[in-house]
Amino acid sequence: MSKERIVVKIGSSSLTNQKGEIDHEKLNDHVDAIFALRKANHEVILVSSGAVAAGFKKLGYPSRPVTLKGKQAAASVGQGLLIQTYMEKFQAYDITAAQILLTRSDFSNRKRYQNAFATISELLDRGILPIINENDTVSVDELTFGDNDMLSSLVSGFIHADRLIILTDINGIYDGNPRTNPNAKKFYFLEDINEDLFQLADENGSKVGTGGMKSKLLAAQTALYLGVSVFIGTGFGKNKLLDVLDGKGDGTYIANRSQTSINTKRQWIALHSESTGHVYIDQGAVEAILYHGKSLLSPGVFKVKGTFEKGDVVDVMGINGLIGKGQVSCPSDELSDYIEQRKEKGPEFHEPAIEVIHRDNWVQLKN
Ligand SMILES: Nc1ncnc2c1ncn2[C@@H]1O[C@H](COP(=O)(O)OP(=O)(O)O)[C@@H](O)[C@H]1O
Ligand SMILES: N[C@@H](CCC(=O)OP(=O)(O)O)C(=O)O
Repeated sequence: MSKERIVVKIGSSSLTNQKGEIDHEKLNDHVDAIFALRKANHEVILVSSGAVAAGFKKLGYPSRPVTLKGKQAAASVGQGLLIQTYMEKFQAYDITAAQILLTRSDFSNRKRYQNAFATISELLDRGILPIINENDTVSVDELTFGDNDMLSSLVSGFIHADRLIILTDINGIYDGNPRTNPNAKKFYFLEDINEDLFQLADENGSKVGTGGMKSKLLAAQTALYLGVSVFIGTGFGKNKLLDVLDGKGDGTYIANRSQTSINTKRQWIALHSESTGHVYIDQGAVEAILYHGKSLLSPGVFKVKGTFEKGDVVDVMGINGLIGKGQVSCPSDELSDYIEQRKEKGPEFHEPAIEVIHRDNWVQLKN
């Protein structure tokens, strides 16, 4: 078996009980299985939920809190308990773990994104096991990853993982929620996540988790786009993760064979950057960048909206709407000036073309 880089995501329901405590038996089982993966020479990055679910009891809540401040307070207690437990258990296997708490703004800011990448790479190079969670105590509703399923898929693309394993309390994706529909049928293999599947999954999950199967499908869709194959399911015992690699996992395998990985810069442009303006281009330019892999040059641009500097990211609009995003090579005033002069001078305009977006800094978005 060749060495793989694997992101393992564990949901709250697979780590805690409904009373708001860590379930040590479940957690030990995951630690044993991760140890077995590492022993087989694979690299593992753990994305672990469970901070809110492990902490709420200590704050006197009878069930998972629903208010933002309640969740954030519970997470600040629970994250400490969780990481302490992981550290102790991994230490018994001589594995050093590292805690990494991320917010969405760590991804949208290019410098912080690069720093996070460098840190995780350094940890992996030194044989440390990164344990990642969202930094719940400082994340606010509008500025979160949504849930840890999405965080785990973004992390798996970001570090160019071979595979994302999402461990949950159900053994795969069914054509209905098996908790409410006993006749629901399981999918063992999927080649893609299409819109029909979303109709079959509901957002209701366990009492301690968030997002249900819908959020896992969204996460899987993103991971596939980033060139990472996905497994969603469950299992028991120290071989459960090795079994997933062996094709014997208890869950659903999702692998789009045609998908190739996307470099980190393009991932950042496509999924994390915030656009600061719009550039409107004509049909000739649309065809040049979409079908001939060309850079976008100023003669194809007929309108600019917003103010941007060199290095900012803009939305690129074709005649039928948004076609992609790119990091610009020139500021908005230079481009606007070019367009203005071209209009004024007409056939007398002979200025050389300006590069607006280099082909390496361009990503086409799905329409
Ligand atoms: N189509 C479906 N197939 C499988 N499970 C589903 C489906 N639709 C909804 N679910 C629910 O999703 C739950 C898992 O989601 P969740 O509780 O958020 O997990 P986690 O805490 O592991 O992130 C399952 O227990 C199941 O009740
Ligand atoms: N960051 C939150 C996780 C929220 C979440 O997505 O939970 P889950 O659906 O169980 O993966 C926590 O640690 O409680």
